Amino acid sequence: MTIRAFAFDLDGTLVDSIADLARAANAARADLGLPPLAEETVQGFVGDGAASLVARTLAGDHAANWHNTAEQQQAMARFDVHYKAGLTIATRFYPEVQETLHSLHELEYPLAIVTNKPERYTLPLLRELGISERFDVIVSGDTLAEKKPSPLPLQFVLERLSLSPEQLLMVGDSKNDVLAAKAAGTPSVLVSYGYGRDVQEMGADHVIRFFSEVLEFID
Ligand SMILES: O=C(O)COP(=O)(O)O
Ligand SMILES: [Mg+2]
Repeated sequence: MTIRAFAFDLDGTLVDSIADLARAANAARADLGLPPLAEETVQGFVGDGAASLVARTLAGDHAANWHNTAEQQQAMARFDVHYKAGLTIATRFYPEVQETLHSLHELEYPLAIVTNKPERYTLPLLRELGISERFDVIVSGDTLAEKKPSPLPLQFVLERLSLSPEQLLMVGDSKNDVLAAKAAGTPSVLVSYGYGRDVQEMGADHVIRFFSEVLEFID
């Protein structure tokens, strides 16, 4: 089946946002009297949305869950202030992303973003990077009732673009991207440069090393 549109994950796929996420996470920890975590540690906490990131950051533990405790709410409030103040201080597109999105746009492929990042960060971040207009549909972690690995965000994109699942290619960097694609019935590609570890083991249809390789999936 021919690919007619693309859905892209944001963090770890289109942009390297880890320096700004880690700075905000550590600033929130500092506000609560906690010592900083290594950037690499925070990187391992990204992928399940902001509430998970804050719960894990506060505990310094990937196994921590969001329970909406007073301390977690306080940490979220501090993270929110710090992250909103610097969404794009160090956040940059990965190599070849802008050129490739431009090429796909010129070829008139509809483009979507399906991210677990909440709207309050996703939308201003895309605006600050000057790329909001490139996307026909943007689904953030809190746009719908469920986020990845639920199929709901991809189903929403399929409906908006009037496509069947085989016509939409999900491009991401982590397990949630592959699980969401499989649940929605869309093919999936993982980039190997993002935040996911062991991407070869995640069950994607393809793994690519450079973003421009997505062009190989069109006719
Ligand atoms: O904010 C997150 O947890 C991850 O965002 P992503 O879905 O764009 O990788
Ligand atoms: Mg990602």
